Amino acid sequence: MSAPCATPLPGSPLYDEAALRMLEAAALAQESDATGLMQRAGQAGWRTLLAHWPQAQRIVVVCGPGNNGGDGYVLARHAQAAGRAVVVVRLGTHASRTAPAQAMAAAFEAAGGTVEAFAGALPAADVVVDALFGIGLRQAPDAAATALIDAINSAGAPVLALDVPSGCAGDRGSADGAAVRATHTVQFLLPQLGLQTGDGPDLAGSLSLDTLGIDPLLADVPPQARRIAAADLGHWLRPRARNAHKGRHGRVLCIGGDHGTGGAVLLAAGAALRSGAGLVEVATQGAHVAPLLARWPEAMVRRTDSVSALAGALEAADVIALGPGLGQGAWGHALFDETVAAACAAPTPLVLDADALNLLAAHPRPLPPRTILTPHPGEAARLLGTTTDAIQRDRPAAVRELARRWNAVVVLKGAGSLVCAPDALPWLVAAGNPGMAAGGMGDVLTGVIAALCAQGLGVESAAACGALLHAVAGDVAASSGGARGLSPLDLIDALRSCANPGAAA
Ligand SMILES: NC(=O)C1=CN([C@@H]2O[C@H](COP(=O)(O)OP(=O)(O)OC[C@H]3O[C@@H](n4cnc5c(N)ncnc54)[C@H](OP(=O)(O)O)[C@@H]3O)[C@@H](O)[C@H]2O)[C@@H](O)CC1
Ligand SMILES: Nc1ncnc2c1ncn2[C@@H]1O[C@H](COP(=O)(O)OP(=O)(O)O)[C@@H](O)[C@H]1O
Ligand SMILES: [K+]
Repeated sequence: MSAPCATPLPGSPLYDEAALRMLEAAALAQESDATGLMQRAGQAGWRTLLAHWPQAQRIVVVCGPGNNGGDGYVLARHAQAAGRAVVVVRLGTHASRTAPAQAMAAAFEAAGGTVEAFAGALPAADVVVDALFGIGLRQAPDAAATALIDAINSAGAPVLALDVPSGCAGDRGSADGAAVRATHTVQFLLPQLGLQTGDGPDLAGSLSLDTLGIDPLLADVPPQARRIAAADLGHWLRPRARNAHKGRHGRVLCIGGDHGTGGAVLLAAGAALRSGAGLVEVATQGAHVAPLLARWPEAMVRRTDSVSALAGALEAADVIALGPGLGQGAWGHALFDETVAAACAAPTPLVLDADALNLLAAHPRPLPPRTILTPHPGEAARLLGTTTDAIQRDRPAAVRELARRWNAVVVLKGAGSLVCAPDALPWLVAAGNPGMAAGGMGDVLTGVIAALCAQGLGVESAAACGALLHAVAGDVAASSGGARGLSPLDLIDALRSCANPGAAA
């Protein structure tokens, strides 16, 4: 694989609440009118509503007590001026609290607008606008706000959320209590990381962004992550040299497949082959040698009933993938000890997945300098000594902490996978689909990442590009036939076309 382009970095930046507040303060300092930004936010919301639901006649705008509610009053005023039947429903327990929001509420009422305190049910609507809470939500919504969120979610109409779906933490991708499930969310000022990982995508629906005209101020705002999508694959996956030979594309050693889980290492090996590894060797239980060779005759398969049979293979490998189907029995444990020690001594890039991660959590030790960990949230919880819920509550913080704690590149899998090297900016993988929530998909990812390491990518690039390539292949595979019933083998079939971006089909 040729070296990736030096500049610019692939993808686009995503931000957290601190960045938004910083930009908001800088933008407000430039405004002569304290309601200027809010006016533009409400207008942007109205334009978005018109673009998605041009025929909507009955519009219910649910306004909260802060500036997010202020945006809602502006939208309501524009909708009413356009001749739509508009009702603002506000939290009965809270009137508008900020001066700009009070001004916008007064302007709506002065224009003849109807404002009702929530009394248990929303009026019938063609579209409900969620302007209850934005980035100012501090803890789980209280009982009154929860009842209103429940009413929005059961209104039976599409929901347009302003800035964030109320209740969802825009930089974490989770909700501590009730949260709106929007059809579409129009973000203001900056795109937020949390709407693209964990529960964020389910709560936000489709996404758009309006920067409210503050683009010149963006350069000074530090991002929280970089978002990579299918179009970014070409940054790493360059065409091969015409003079290429297999020795240049590396030798992957896949270790795993205890009795009963031989398919896992078979999938990892197939994925490595279809992602362009020069040579793939598999070390597995003797019972799995024949089926593996029947499926992938191009692989070299080593009968490894005991750890001594690994001799030679560890030294010959350019990258080692350890874990698919490994188990945590005596066999798996012995292979784990031997392989990690060999990778430390060489040092050889090491990809650890599945039971290799569980063994690592149970028997912690220093890792080789070029190690990639690929935990799903459950494995991540074991590696940090916490719960799966705690990982999912703040995936961006979890992936940074995993990378720091284990001094390794980490792929935190799941919707909106995050990839992070120690003390580096995380990558957000904007691809993948729920069809990939099926056994064996992680084994495929292990093989993909190992193959990219073998072809010369550094560990951070191999992990980021590998997680992206895997997710894009999942999307391509799901595009014919749908997500439900997707098999890891479908994904392996799709890898080759995705691993050659720009090549003629
Ligand atoms: N600043 C600007 O110029 C611009 C800002 N913009 C918009 O403002 C949004 C941010 O506005 P914000 O900071 O006012 O916070 P917001 O999300 O409306 O919520 C705070 C309110 O909710 C209340 N509350 C909090 N937690 C609660 C709970 N658990 N249960 C119940 N209530 C709770 C809280 O109450 P308090 O804490 O005061 O008691 C407070 O009243 C941002 O997302 C964007 O849409 C755009 O117009 C662009 C210009
Ligand atoms: N809802 C989803 N959206 C996007 N990707 C998903 C989703 N669910 C699972 N995946 C991806 O599928 C793979 C599943 O890996 P893992 O849980 O380790 O499966 P297994 O251990 O069965 O191989 C990961 O790469 C993960 O990111
Ligand atoms: K909102």
